[in-house]
Order: sequence, then C-alpha cells, then structure tokens
Amino acid sequence: MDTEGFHRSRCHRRYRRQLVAIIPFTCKPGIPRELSIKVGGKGEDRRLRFYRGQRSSSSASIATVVRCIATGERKTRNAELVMESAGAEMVDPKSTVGGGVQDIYGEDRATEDHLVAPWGLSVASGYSLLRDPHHNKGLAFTEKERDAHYLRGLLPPAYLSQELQEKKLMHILRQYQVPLQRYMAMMDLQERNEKLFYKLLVDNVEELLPVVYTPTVGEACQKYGSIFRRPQGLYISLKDKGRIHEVLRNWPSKTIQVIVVTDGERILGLGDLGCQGMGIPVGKLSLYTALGGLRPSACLPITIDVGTNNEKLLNDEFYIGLRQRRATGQEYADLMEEFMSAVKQNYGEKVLIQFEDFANHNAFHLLEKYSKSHLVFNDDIQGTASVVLAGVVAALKFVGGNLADHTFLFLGAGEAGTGIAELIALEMSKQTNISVEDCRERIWLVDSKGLIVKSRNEFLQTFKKPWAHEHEFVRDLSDAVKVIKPTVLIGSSGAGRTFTQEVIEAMASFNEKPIILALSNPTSQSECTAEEAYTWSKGRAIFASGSPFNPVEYNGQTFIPGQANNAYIFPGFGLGLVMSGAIRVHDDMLLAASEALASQVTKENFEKGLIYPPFKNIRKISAHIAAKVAAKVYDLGLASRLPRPEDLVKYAESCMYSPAYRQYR
Ligand SMILES: NC(=O)C1=CN([C@@H]2O[C@H](COP(=O)(O)OP(=O)(O)OC[C@H]3O[C@@H](n4cnc5c(N)ncnc54)[C@H](OP(=O)(O)O)[C@@H]3O)[C@@H](O)[C@H]2O)C=CC1
Ligand SMILES: CC(=O)C(=O)O
Ligand SMILES: [Mg+2]
Repeated sequence: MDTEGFHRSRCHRRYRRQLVAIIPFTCKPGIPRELSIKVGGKGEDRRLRFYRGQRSSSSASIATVVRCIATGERKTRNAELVMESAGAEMVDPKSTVGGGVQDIYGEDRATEDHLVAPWGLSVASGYSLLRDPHHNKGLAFTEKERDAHYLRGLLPPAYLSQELQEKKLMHILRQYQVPLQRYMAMMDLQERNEKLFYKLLVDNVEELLPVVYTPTVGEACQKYGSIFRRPQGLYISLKDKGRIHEVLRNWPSKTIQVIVVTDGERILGLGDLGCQGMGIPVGKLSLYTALGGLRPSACLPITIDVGTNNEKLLNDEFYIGLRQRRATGQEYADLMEEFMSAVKQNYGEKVLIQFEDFANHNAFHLLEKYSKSHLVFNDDIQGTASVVLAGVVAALKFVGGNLADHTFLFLGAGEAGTGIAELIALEMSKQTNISVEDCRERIWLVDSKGLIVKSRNEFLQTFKKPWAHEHEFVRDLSDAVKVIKPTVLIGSSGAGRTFTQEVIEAMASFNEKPIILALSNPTSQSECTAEEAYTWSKGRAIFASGSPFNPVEYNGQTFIPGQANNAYIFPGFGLGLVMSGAIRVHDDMLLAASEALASQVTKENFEKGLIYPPFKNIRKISAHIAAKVAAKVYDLGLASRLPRPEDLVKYAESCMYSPAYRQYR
C-alpha cells in the first residue's frame, strides 16, 4: 500500500488514535519529541513535533511514522524515517539482542543505570486491543472482528457470548470462599474487561455489592498494600504540591463528570487507613456506573495522601502511601485548595466532586467552604442523610405518624449522625411549619462522652452545638434510651455492638414497632446484628443496617433486613446533577432524592421487613431519583443544560451507560 492509500485506509485511523495514546508516555511535559520523515522521492523533509498529550496537526504523517515504527522499517517506498530524541531510536529488526526478540523499546540493550524511555509502542495489532479493558471482549469477538482487528491467532477459536462469559465468571466467583478473593477477582476483571465487570455488577447487584463495596471493600482497604497489583485511580500526595494540575493531566480521560475523593482518614468505621483508602473512591465510582449509569471514563477516583497517623501502616513494609504523620492546618488547607482549583481548571465548573470518608474535623469545613464555589457533595453527611430520611419516611407510612410525632436518638454525633439529624429537622419543619430550631428539640444525640446537652456546650465541636438541648447529662446509651424514650434509634458511631440487649429491650418496652437503624460499616462495626435486633425486640423491630445481613428466622417468621446505605442515593443523585448540568448542590435536592427513594417502597416490601426497595431494581430507582433531583435543579434555576427535557425519568434512563458489548467495525 502506498502512503496515500495508507492515509485513506481504516488502519490509518486506528494508528493515529494509537499514537495519540502513546504520546503521553513518551514526551516530558512541554518538551517536544521530534520525528523527522522524508516523504516521497522528492526528498521533502517533514518534521513532526509531538507534545505531551497533543495531537500533531499532520495526522497523515503520523500514520506513516507509526506504521514504520511498527514494522521496524527505516525506509518504505515513499518514506524515509528518522527518529530523533534520546531513548527512542529505531533498532535493527534483525537484532537478536534480548533473547532474539525484537527490542524496539531499547530496554534490553540498556545497562541497569542507563535511563530508558517507557515506550509503549504496540500499534493496534489486535494484541493491544485484548489488553485494553475498555474495548476488550475476550472470546466474544466475532469472526469478522477477529479479521478486521488483527486478532487471528491471538484468541482460541471458540466464540463465547457475553452472557456465557458472565455465567462462567459468576460460577468462578461463587467458588471463592474468602470474600477478599472475590474482591480481587472482581478488581482483576475490571482491569481486564470493563464491560464484563459492569455486566456482572448490574445483573447480580445484590450478590456483588457486598464484594466491591461494604463490607469487603473495608478489608480490602486494610490490606490494600499487600493485595496491590495494578494501580487504580489517581494518587495526589504532598509531594505533588505545586503541580497538582499536571498530575491531573496524567489521567487518560479528559471528560470527567464525577470525582470521588478521600484523604483516607475515616475509612468506613475503620479509622485512618491513609493512602489505602483508595479502595473507597474506586468502589463508590464503580457504583456510580453500575447503579447510576455514569460512564466509567467519566469517573475519576482520587486519594489525597497527606500522610497517616496509623502506626501500624507507618510500620508496614508494604504500605503504599507517604510514610509520615498527617499534615494538618495550613499545609493541609493549601493542598486541598490547590486540588480544588486544579479540578476546576481541568474539568470545568460542572464536575461533581464527592467528598468521601474524610474525618469530621475536615469534612464539615471542606463542604462549607467549597459548596460556594464548586459542585460538591459530601456523601457521608448529605447522602447518608437523604437515605436515612427516606427509610424513616417509608417506615412511617406503615407505622403511622409524621416525623414530628416521633422522637429520634442517635448514637454517634459526627458526619453521618448530625447530617441525618439536620435533614430530618429540615423535612419536619417543611411538613409542619415549625421552625427548624424547634424541630431539633425532638432529636437527641449521644457521642463518645454521652448525651449532648447544654452544659457541655463550651467544649462541643461546632457541628454538635445545635443539638445541645436543655437536659441533665446522661453518660450511657441505655440510660439515655430510658429517659428520652425514642421511637427511632440510629447508630452512626462506627462502634460495633453498642446496641446491647438492654438498649434494644428498652426500645421494645415502650414502642410497639421500634425503628432501629445500625448504620455503621463494615459489618464488624455495626451497632448490632439483624439477628440481635429481631430477637431482642421479639420480632417487633423495624431494622436496617449499613452493611447487609442475611434474612433472619424468628418465631417461624422470616425477616429480611434492609440496607440503609447511601449507595441508594449517591448514584442517582449524581446522575441528576450531571444530566441537568447543575452548578451547585442545594438541600432541597437531597430532600427530592429522599422523597423519590421513599416513594419506591411498596407495602409488599414493608411486609417483608424492608424500608428500602430491593437493590435489584436500583437502576430504575436511580433514574427516578435522578429525575426528581434534576427537576429540583431546574426549578431552583441551577441547571445549565437547557432546554429542560420533558420526561426526566426517560431522559435519565437514556443517559445511562450500558455494559453490553458493542460491535466493532
Ligand atoms: N450506612 C451508611 O450509608 C453510612 C454509614 N456510615 C458509618 O457511620 C459511622 C460513623 O461515620 P461518621 O459519622 O462519618 O464518623 P464520625 O467520626 O464523624 O462520627 C462518629 C461519632 O460517633 C461517636 N462515637 C464513636 N465511638 C463511640 C462510642 N463507643 N459510643 C458513642 N459514640 C461513639 C463519636 O464521638 P465523638 O464525637 O465524641 O468522638 C462521633 O460523634 C461509620 O462507621 C461509617 O461507616 C457513614 C456514612 C454512611
Ligand atoms: C457508606 C459510607 O459511605 C460509609 O460507611 O462511609
Ligand atoms: Mg463514606
């Protein structure tokens, strides 16, 4: 094929794409790599300059260069190629150095202290396609695709549809007895074949949610250093101060819609896991795609590493993060400020930044500060509030009474506890026209020191002060339960087994149907188990927990415990923001999401003991949540995507990513 023919061919288009992908690895930022090419017999010398992450204007010539590099040719009928720049020379294709394998990277001939360029020159021969997780289909490539994409011989002859691949993988996963093995198998799949990973997750959501999310993700984060294989997500550490913008540019996808970011200081109820908290943004974003339908390439998991105060990790030889104690004060604030500005600069106003598992001494402040300038959402404060309010409202539909007729007691007065309390007070105020301040009087919180009361005011953190009521101080939860007599008891302490038999029996002694929510994650930190809640309340508790529990048999009746987890809310909530082009988050959007979720709970669900709809319908639920949230965004004048679609549910569904394989040309 001559050069012209090559330019017109499909191969040219593929080679060109491939080179654009290669450039980021081969050029230093701002430093061009030059390739000279002599085209045709006229000896016309054309120099191509490639900058990091940029396309050359002369794509036609790129195609020729790439073909030559790929085939090892220095000369073709129409082109003579000269590569300039250290570490990127052409090699003799007949060279036997490096075990007889052609070493176009120059690595095999370099001594150990000789710097080599990390070339990744594998022109779309088909081999790279099989190793590209976004496009790989494994044995589901058709005969036609195998021909068109140079896959002949690289795959065994059999064809396996995506459905059959799914069946096979589910069978393998079910054979692993250890949850962490399932987690690792799922992460490997995500790295190998993204569409199949999401197909499994979407079709088997109830079975696989506990694998990629709580509780197993908690164990994965604790052992992240040991199980670490290929990096996922983007790591930004104190070492990157002054160049976070540049670090963000290293991420391959440029069209980001949602970022989930953590600094690893409060990973579930497991405390400070430093850089190993990365499992959380990775897991949350996989739910954004599977449950909310956001494209995987639009999702960016980030861990900000400012050190860790976890001694065990600091002394762990496999720890993957900075080996220093946490930066605080101005140093921390400066890094976060640089990060937030760089995100806006790189991805614009409308990228959603979800703060996840920050410790409360940073979380409230970051949310307050950046909600004025960015599209930010704190899942632990706001998402949890929305999901718990939905569960309570759904329960009250069947138990009776309005929010204002009930008394709430929380164990745990941090992000989750005060976030939920505030949203309940807001909704109660809207329902009754009573001021939010007065509504707060019906809500009580206990922290690690005891009941939050006025006499403690001087020493309380700011976010606890609104909950300091006039009352005598009570030290223990069980005593607080006995004097406050709550109808709803909510655990948000991160402290496992704190809802003792005495506490639950007390709840059951003055409530026909005590509502008991043990929100803390993972399972080891749950305030009580489902079995304890049902048994100690003699089958009368309405129970839900943050991490899943199996159904419980009590007195010949089967109770199915629901999962009160923000995973019900954030994927649909995020989709609603993205599809309307929201520029700010508003509390009314959280209320809208909550209402949408509560409206999905049926009498049939409730009769089984559920105050949330089953997760297996989550995509439909998310579409409803997204539609309600987007409607609120439009109503509040905070939408930038106009005109407003007529049917928002349909529109939300049409925006959702499908994990089905595509046919390739
Ligand atoms: N199900 C879900 O969707 C969600 C669940 N969670 C879970 O909730 C838990 C708490 O998260 P978050 O609010 O962000 O954490 P925070 O650290 O912000 O708050 C924890 C609160 O619990 C209190 N506390 C800790 N130990 C005890 C104890 N033994 N007795 C009484 N109170 C105690 C703390 O008291 P003090 O202030 O005195 O230190 C603090 O008020 C975590 O396990 C997390 O996994 C969080 C978000 C969503
Ligand atoms: C679910 C969640 O966000 C948490 O436990 O932190
Ligand atoms: Mg969280």
